[in-house]
Amino acid sequence: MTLSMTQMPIISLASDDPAALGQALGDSFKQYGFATVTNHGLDAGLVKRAWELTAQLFAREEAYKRRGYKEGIAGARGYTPFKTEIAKGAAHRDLKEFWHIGRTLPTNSPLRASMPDNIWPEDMPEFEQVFTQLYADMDRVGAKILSSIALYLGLEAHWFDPAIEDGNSVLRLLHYPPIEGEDTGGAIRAGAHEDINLITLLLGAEEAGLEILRPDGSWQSVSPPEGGLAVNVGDMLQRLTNHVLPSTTHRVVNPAGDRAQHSRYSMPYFLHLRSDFPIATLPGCISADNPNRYPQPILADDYLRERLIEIGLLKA
Ligand SMILES: O=C(O)CCC(=O)C(=O)O
Ligand SMILES: [Fe+2]
Repeated sequence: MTLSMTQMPIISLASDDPAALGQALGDSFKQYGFATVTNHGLDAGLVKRAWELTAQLFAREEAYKRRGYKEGIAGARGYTPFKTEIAKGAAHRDLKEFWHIGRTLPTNSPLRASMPDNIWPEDMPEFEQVFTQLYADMDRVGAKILSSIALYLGLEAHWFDPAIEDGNSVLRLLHYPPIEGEDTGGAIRAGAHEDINLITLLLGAEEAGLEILRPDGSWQSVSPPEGGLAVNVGDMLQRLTNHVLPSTTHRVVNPAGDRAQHSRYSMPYFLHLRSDFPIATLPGCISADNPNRYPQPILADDYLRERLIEIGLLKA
């Protein structure tokens, strides 16, 4: 197979033909579990400010960052220290630290029981406003992608709207520190894993390191164009579609040469279903060749909790 045949297509979200966009995204998801996307409409100035604040946050001392690490909801909101998360079944903890931002819900929302309040870093006044805006914008771009995917799956364009309304989505600011001269003992920046959520929108993947596992066992690097998004299918969408759309295993490998002296930053937006949404296999994704793998539906929140325990972010 030539290189061009294995290259992932770059898909413009600015298309005014929803069906064609759905076809292009769906084909890429079906083949790779991933799509690389441009013209997503996120404001370049806002994204630039978000990168600056992310670098400032992680440059602060450990004690400062740990004040955003709260027992009980560790892993859900605020800070998670270096070498805390571990991919399911992996031998080493990941060489990364991160900060999670969730949805700000109205005070009287019943969903607050399953969605903790945000934790904002001390004395970074712009942080809340910038990331609340980016969260809302990512939500909008994600909804557009899901609407195209709905068409691809033969569903009504707005099928996902109620399923993701006030969804338990998380914006993760990720920092992978420089590794030059470190004995990493076999650990990598992010061990091979699948995402738990519906779809992930990832900014920052143009810095090398992200790789996806191909069916033949080889690893293929993913690098969207500058400022673009890598978008991938998570386990919830894989389950909903009875594996018609696969949640592809991916990892972030350690850089070689000069890049080992540099931090890598990325920002995945893990778009989740509403906590009380029952994940039941879509009838259109069940056939004689592909019988229902999940006859028993599961609530999105129950599924999430099971999976967070597995990766060390929640206590059983
Ligand atoms: O940093 C990246 O490029 C990917 C991060 C990732 O896969 C994750 O946090 O789930
Ligand atoms: Fe991931």
